[in-house]
Amino acid sequence: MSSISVESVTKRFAGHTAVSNLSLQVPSGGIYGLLGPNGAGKSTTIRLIMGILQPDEGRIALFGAGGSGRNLSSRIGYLPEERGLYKKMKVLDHLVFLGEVKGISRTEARRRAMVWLERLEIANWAQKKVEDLSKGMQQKVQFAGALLHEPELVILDEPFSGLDPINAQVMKDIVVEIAAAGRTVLLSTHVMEQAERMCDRVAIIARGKLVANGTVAQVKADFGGRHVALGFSGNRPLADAVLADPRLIARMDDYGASAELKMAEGAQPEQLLTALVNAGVGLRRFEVVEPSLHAIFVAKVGADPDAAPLPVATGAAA
Ligand SMILES: Nc1ncnc2c1ncn2[C@@H]1O[C@H](COP(=O)(O)OP(=O)(O)OP(=O)(O)O)[C@@H](O)[C@H]1O
Repeated sequence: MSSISVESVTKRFAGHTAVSNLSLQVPSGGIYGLLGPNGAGKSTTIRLIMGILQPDEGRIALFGAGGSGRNLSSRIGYLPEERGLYKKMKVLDHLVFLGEVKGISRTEARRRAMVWLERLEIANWAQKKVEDLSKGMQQKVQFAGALLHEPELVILDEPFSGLDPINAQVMKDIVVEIAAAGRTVLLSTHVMEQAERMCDRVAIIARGKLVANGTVAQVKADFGGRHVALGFSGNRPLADAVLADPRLIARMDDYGASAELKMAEGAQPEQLLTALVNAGVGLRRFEVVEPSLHAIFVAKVGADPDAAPLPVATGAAA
């Protein structure tokens, strides 16, 4: 059974089509990644699923039946993209309030809230006003609020944005635990490396349309081709002529000190290795790899505007 079924959904805003004939099936259990560049329509899709917006065309069903996120909210935990807590409320009171809204008794909501605050390492802030917390801490509070009622479906819109690596790791561990317990997580992100490591299935959308969909392994297999990861240890400029040869290379993501490339049709990785060695290029890595989701994303939707800055190509040791 699908936890979420999106069938041929279109949503327009004043003539702009934010979501265009989109179909997705999010199965029960596991982590489903909704990936796409800025403005792709991820948040709009999530708002449609949550019933905050209504589709102009198409149909959305949750838990195998009709009904939007609005009237099924006790079964869903939702972290919206626009973070919003009542700034003047104390952290613990706020969580208790969110728990009570979802039908948990005050005592139980308080107990669970304290467990979450401990887990998220912000228990010392329980009696502080929300406005006294940093943005990242507020995000953790809101995340806890979305999970307090132990929902079977958790929908997280860019859950890791703005978090430092340590806090992102804490949140990631929790998301993985939720899925390991058999519950369903739908998360949106444009951080491909994270999606690749966490998600069982992904849908890549661009300009409101689906461009790739399936298990991470399927999406990689569909992309096809043979891929090689290179790391340069010296004489990088000597590689340029080899890497510009269309008989060898179909496309390349060049990071300067390293590169990921797709071999041209019919070309063998061994030919590339020979050509590089003959050109006198120093290599610290030469590996036939699966294409990364990042490479697939970039190939399908164009450059990822939020990707980490590329290392500067110096031609020197990596
Ligand atoms: N309420 C609205 N009114 C008008 N246009 C909107 C509205 N909501 C979204 N859009 C437009 O729809 C498109 C998709 O926006 P959406 O927020 O869904 O993208 P996104 O993939 O979540 O992007 P990001 O990663 O930048 O948050 C954008 O062009 C956006 O400007």
